[in-house]
Amino acid sequence: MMMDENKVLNTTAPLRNIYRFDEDAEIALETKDLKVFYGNNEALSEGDLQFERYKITSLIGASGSGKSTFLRSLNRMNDTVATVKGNIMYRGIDINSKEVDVYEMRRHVGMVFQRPNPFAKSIRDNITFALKQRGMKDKAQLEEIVETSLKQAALWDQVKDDLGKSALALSGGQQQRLVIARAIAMKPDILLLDEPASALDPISTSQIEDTLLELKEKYTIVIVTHNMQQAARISDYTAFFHMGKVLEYDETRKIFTRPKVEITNDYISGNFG
Ligand SMILES: Nc1ncnc2c1ncn2[C@@H]1O[C@H](COP(=O)(O)OP(=O)(O)OP(=O)(O)O)[C@@H](O)[C@H]1O
Repeated sequence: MMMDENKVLNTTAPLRNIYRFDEDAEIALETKDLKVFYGNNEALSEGDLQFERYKITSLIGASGSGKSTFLRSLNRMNDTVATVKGNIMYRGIDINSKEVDVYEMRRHVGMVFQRPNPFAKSIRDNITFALKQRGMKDKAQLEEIVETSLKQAALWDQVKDDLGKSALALSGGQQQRLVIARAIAMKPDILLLDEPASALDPISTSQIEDTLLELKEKYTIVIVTHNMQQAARISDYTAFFHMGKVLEYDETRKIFTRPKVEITNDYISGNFG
């Protein structure tokens, strides 16, 4: 059945199947029947989404709607605090299954948090720490990864002469780009970001946005944001979360110009949230 785009739909109906990717679209990550419980409280009841490769997908919605719960489940950050049911399919493997080596999986599905959390180490060591732990010893190779990761995170020019300096001496925006560089150094496929710019000033925010737009050439990006302009500026797709459900999922330009669901429209118009 064709959907009438102007019609306000029944908001309790599952809408996840409305968006149809092109047949040749590569899906980097997909959740199926995902449900998350904190004790008996079902924080996410309908969280089925597909993420297209080399695109940015924003997760938006009011506080408590389940965005972070969803995002954190994607690379098993909720394992110790919640029960996550359902499948998270990555390259044909359900990475939500018990057999999966979570640390190995996180090399492929990296996460950047809201507050920049660099290690109290030098800029260089922030990038090389995990690589060395994994047994990489070759100095030239390590230096090359430091340079490429910092370049990709648009921080290289500012820190290249100071790689031995403490990461804690960097500005908030620079620290966040260092954390992004640290995540990239592991060569992930997918980068998850939980409000990465919400603690930053407008200039740093705009630099992070530029960085993400460049990174999407090589990475699939999923970002939680409260900033509607940010979602509109940088993302290809947007998922609107409401009370633990993905209520609407579509191309970003459609979500922000012609949302199909009234509640989405209310949220992006600033009527609640
Ligand atoms: N560690 C936790 N333990 C218990 N309940 C939690 C926990 N984390 C989140 N919740 C609950 O799960 C629901 C969804 O929260 P979540 O943080 O995912 O929402 P959100 O959309 O990311 O909100 P915000 O925008 O405020 O970060 C809320 O009811 C919240 O209270």
